[in-house]
Parts: sequence; C-alpha cells; structure tokens
Amino acid sequence: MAHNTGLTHWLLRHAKLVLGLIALVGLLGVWFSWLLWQLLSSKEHQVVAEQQRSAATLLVERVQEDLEEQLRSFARFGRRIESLEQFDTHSWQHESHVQLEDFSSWHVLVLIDRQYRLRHVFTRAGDLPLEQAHYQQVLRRFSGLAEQAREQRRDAMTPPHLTRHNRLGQGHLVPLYDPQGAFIGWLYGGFFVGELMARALIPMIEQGYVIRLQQGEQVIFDNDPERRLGNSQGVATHSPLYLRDTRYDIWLEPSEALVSAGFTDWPQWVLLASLLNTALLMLALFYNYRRLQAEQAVRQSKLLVQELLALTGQAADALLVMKPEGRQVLYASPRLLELTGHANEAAIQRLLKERPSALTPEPERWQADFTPGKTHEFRAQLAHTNGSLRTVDVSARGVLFHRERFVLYSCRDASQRMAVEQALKEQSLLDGLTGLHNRRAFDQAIARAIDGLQAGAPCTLVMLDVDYFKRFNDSLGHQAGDDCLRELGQLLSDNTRRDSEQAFRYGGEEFALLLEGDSNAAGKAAEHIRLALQQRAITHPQSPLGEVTISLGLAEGLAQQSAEAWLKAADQALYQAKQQGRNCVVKADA
Ligand SMILES: Nc1nc2c(ncn2[C@@H]2O[C@H](COP(=O)(O)OP(=O)(O)OP(=O)(O)O)[C@@H](O)[C@H]2O)c(=O)[nH]1
Repeated sequence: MAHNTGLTHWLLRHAKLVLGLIALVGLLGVWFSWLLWQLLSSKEHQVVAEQQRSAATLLVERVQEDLEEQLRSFARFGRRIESLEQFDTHSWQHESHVQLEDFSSWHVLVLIDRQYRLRHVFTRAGDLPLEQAHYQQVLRRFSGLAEQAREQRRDAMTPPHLTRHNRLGQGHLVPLYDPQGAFIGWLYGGFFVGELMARALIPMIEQGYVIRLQQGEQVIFDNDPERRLGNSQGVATHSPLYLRDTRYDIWLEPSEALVSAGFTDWPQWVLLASLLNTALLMLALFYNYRRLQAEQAVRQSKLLVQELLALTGQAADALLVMKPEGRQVLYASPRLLELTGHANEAAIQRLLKERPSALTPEPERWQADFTPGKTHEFRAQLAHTNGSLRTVDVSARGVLFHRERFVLYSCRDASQRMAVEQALKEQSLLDGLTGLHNRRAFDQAIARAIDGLQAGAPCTLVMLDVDYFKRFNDSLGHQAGDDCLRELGQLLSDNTRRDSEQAFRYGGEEFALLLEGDSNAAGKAAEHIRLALQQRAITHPQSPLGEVTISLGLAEGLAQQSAEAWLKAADQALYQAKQQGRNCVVKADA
C-alpha cells in the first residue's frame, strides 16, 4: 500500500481536520436527506393535488351532468304534456305529482297558455290561490324571456330571484307546441336553488369535501360556514357550474382525511433510510479513522520499544522479551547472547522450544502465571554454549502492551552477588573479637549435633571459662582482656580439627567446644587444651597461679536430650570445675 502511505500520513497528521471533514460529511448527508425528503414530499404533494383536482373536477362534472339531466327531464316532461290530447286537471295533477317525485327540490309546476293565463298550477306547499296570484306576476315579469324561448323553440331559465318564500329560486320555461307545430303555451317549473344544489352536492359532502357555492357574491351553500378550510394542504379547486346561462361558482376543498389518504409514507422512509445511510457512512469513516490512528499508535509504540530495547543492549542486565503463549521470542538483548554464547534471537528461540532446560533447570518456572503486573524472581542456571553454567538472578514480569501480553525477563549474573551473600552469611556466624564461630553458629551446630546423636553419632559438649577474668580486666585493663580472649580463641582454633571439632565463643569470656566422640575422648582433648593454654603462660597478676587458666566442664550428649538440658549439664560440670579450684576439667555425671 505504498501509494497510500502519503495520504495516510497526511490524514494522521491532520486529525482535527479529518474529524471536521467527517462531521461535514455527516452534515451534508443530513442536508441532502432533508433536501431529498423535501423534493419527494413536494412531488408527492403535487401528485396528490393533481389527483384531488381531477377528482374534484370529475365530481363537479357529475353534478353539472346531474343538473343538466334534471333540466332535460323537465323538458321531456314538457314534451309529454304536448303529446297529451286530453289534458284535464286530473291528468295534470297526476303527471305533476309523478314529475315532482323525481325532483324533490322543485316546488311548483305551472302550465301557461299563450295569453299568460295560468291553466294549471301544481304546488308542493302553500295556498294554491296565493301561489296562482304570485306566479301570474312572476310570469308576467319573465314574459320577455318566455317570448324569446317561444321564438327560438328552446327552453329557457329565468335569472335567480327571491321567491315568495324569501328564498333564492329559478324557473325553467319550456315552450310547448301541438303535434302540428302550433304554439300552445309554456310549462314553468320553479325550484329553490339552494335545495337543488344541496341535493346535487350530497355525494361530494359524503366524500368529505368542504364546499362553498356562490352566485355572484351571494353564498348559496356552504357546509363549512366557520371557515375551517386550510386543512387540505393547499389542495382546493374552483369551478363554474351552469344552470343553462346562469353561472354559479363552486369551491371544493377536500378534507384533511381525504388528502392524507392520498399521501404515502415513503418520503419519510426515504428520509429515514438516507439519514441511516449518513449515520452508517459517518460511523464507517470514524471507525476506520480511529483504527488507522490506533494502528499508527501501535507502530509508534513498537518503534519506541525497539529503540528502548536497543538501549538495553548496553545495560548490564540481559533481557529477553517473549510471548507467554508458545514461548515466542521477540527480543534477546546482546548481553543475553553474550551470557549464553548464542549468535542471535533465532538461536534463543530454538533453545527455548527444543531445550528450555539449557536456560534454566526448572523450565516450568519460565511458564509461571504471568498476569500483567505480576513479577517472579528466582535464581536459575544459564548454560553457555561452551558447556559452562552461570548462576543468574531472573526477574520475570508479565506486561500488557496494546492489549497483548508479553513476558519480560531480565537476567543478571549472580556470581558476584552470591559471593557477597555467602560472605555476609559467614560473617554473621563469626565472632568479631576472636574469629571463632559465634553463639548463633553454636545454636545451629548444637541442633545439628542433636540430630547426629539421634542418628547414633556421639558428641560431647565442652563449656570453658577463663578463671578470674574480672580481676584480669581490672588489673591489666579491658584491652588486655580483649587480647587475652583473642589469644585463647586462636588457641582453641588451633587445637580443634575443623570437620569433627568445633570451637565457639559462647559469650563474654565463656567458650564452647563440640567434639565428636564420647566424653572420654573429649576429656582428653579438653585437658590438652587446658595444658596448651597453661604452656602459653599468659601473665595474670591477680590469679593465685599468676597465669591465665581456664576451667572446663564437659557433658556427653544423650539421645532424646534437648539442647537446653545438654547445655545445663555441661554448665554444671564447669561450675564444679570452678568449685574444685579452677584450672581443671570436670565431666558431668553420666
Ligand atoms: N576485656 C573483656 N572482658 C570481658 C569480655 N566479656 C566479658 N568480660 C569480662 O569478664 C568478666 C567475667 O567475670 P565473672 O563472671 O565475675 O567471672 P570471673 O571473674 O572470671 O570469675 P570466675 O569465672 O569465677 O573465675 C567480667 O568482668 C566481664 O566484664 C570481653 O569481651 N572483653
């Protein structure tokens, strides 16, 4: 992916800009989604409006058709009357009744002769004579129109006028001719416009339309007088409606439910999908960028670690970095290669896999629980390719690095430290003044001797004490006392064989000997020491003998005897030696 390196580098260097761009992509996505939604919604709105308009136009056309049919039917009624030979009052009543049954908004039918006399009047309501008088006047008023209809041989419609009932009405005039074509008169049908229209508009109202019908400025019909219009989301139509030459205006507005039924949910779904798409795109971009950053961080950390590890090459400690699983070696420092004699990491890797005991006699310790943060410290033997073994102090630590577990081993040559430790250990068991083993060493030795006694190896404890040492100090000074004790220490050291006879400074001017063998042999050895000191003839001005002497008490160890009891027996013997005049050896009673 070399061609990507430059871009990746740039992207990583401008994190804020990149995150800003991702946010911008998100904003653009949201804006685009909104735009798309707007577009689809308005498109759908247009389609719905178009549908509504054509539905409304169709409805108006149907109403118009219905009205026309009523007028045609009325004209047919006229033709029927023309054809009747006998046209008496009874027939008129019958025919009118039949006719008005079909046209419920028509309220009056009048048959007029050529001289404008009312031949027959059929009225739905009201007083007949009054109606007759009224229509006599009405017909006179429209005589011009009637004459025109007669001349043109076509029916005519009176203009809208206020009826006797104070309602807007219109009249339909049909000229009548006998079979020979001679003019007979007119048939006049009167109807209330509001009623006629309302009946015609019923299907529209039932479908949920808000309707207003006007004749000029006069509102004839309105099923929404409170003006609750405006729910149709701008979908409203205005159409003219004609009753012959009279124009009416009809405003139609579909109800909210009617309009809503025309809309679908898919612009919202498209919006949702588009927003989801944007969110996914942003997530993908963001996730990939964070991954890129994380990878870069790992790369940088590795470089740092490598640099750091390279520095450890100069350190005194040998370093080994490996994975806890499978013992995969990731790094072996030059010092480790030097200590083991191997040429490279690969050789260490092979060694760990094939012969881990070459690195430590307890390979399982290298596989301990390396919970991150946990450290194991132990001493191991490191084998060199030349066959030599080197003791090393190992510190093994589990480390969690970028979610991966590693084990860091640092090994340090332990020989120097061991020497120091050994020296310190030995030091702690020696008496500083005399160079003999001290009381601590004596405690350990007597415990071992008791173990030996139980195993059947006889041993005798000798306690010895300088006679009149207080006087020695008092007369010659403490320094001389120290010199005396040092010389006695040397004498004891010279007269004890290292492996089977041990001498200790028990405390102060008191010494102890642990001599392998029974009390007889030990008695001889003790006597030998006493004499050896005497031969040194160290001057003691305050001693009756004039020289430094010692008293010795000895007790052979018994099986099942405690150290305290053994010591007490030897002490008692020493006490007896003092009692017997000092400068002698006394054995404890068996
Ligand atoms: N110079 C010197 N004196 C010591 C040391 N340790 C103990 N002493 C002295 O040894 C003396 C022991 O005195 P005592 O316990 O009375 O016994 P003693 O005078 O030897 O008399 P007997 O044991 O009965 O013969 C004391 O005066 C101690 O001060 C030491 O390290 N250096």
